[in-house]
Amino acid sequence: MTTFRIAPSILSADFARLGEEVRNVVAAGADIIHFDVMDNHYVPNLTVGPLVCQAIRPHVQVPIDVHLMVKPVDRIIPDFAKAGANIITFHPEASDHVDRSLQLIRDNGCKAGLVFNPATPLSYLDHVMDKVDMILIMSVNPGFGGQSFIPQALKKIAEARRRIDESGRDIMLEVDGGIKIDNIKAAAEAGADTFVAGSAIFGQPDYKAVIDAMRGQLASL
Ligand SMILES: O=C(CO)[C@H](O)[C@H](O)COP(=O)(O)O
Repeated sequence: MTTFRIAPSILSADFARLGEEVRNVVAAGADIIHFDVMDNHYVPNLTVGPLVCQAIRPHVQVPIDVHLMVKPVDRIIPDFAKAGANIITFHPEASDHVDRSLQLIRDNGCKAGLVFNPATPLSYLDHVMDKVDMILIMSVNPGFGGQSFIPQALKKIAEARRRIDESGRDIMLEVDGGIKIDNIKAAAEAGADTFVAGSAIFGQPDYKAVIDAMRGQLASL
């Protein structure tokens, strides 16, 4: 049986009350905190860095999944590991040496992952599958919360699932962008097991109601 994980993205949280927000969303049933890092260079938006990751770390016991939308990648990895990240993912086109960046994440004690934008080919996985603990399929172009799910992502999730099954390894398959109660099942049926949701959860007053409804959609799978 598949273990499904709900990973609220803090991008849509109230940053003035971030500690309380992450505590509340974990109390509501979140399995992972998804931490979006944007640098106004690789993506046209600017968010938060290791200091903020360190600040929320004592508030939650669940894994913190750091999604680096930054270029260059390597010099910030040890800082996030020290700040309490458990999983660090990056975009392969933002790294000059993908294999080295994956190894660096693992050497710093974290699980490592690659992120694929809608137009980024999965062939980046061809020679590094043994160093990947998570594959993140973007179902929007990165940079902003609240965008609509791009349906072509479903085919890519299915292809990533095929590669994971073929590898025989336990690799998390995460989807990020426009995930809502009404499309989470389609993403799961395509093969995703970990679901990032920002505006769908933090945009509603009752986080538990949304997370429960998402789990309800997955219950029959
Ligand atoms: O990485 C991201 C954007 O680059 C966000 O995590 C993502 O878009 C989640 O927000 P929403 O659920 O509102 O689409």
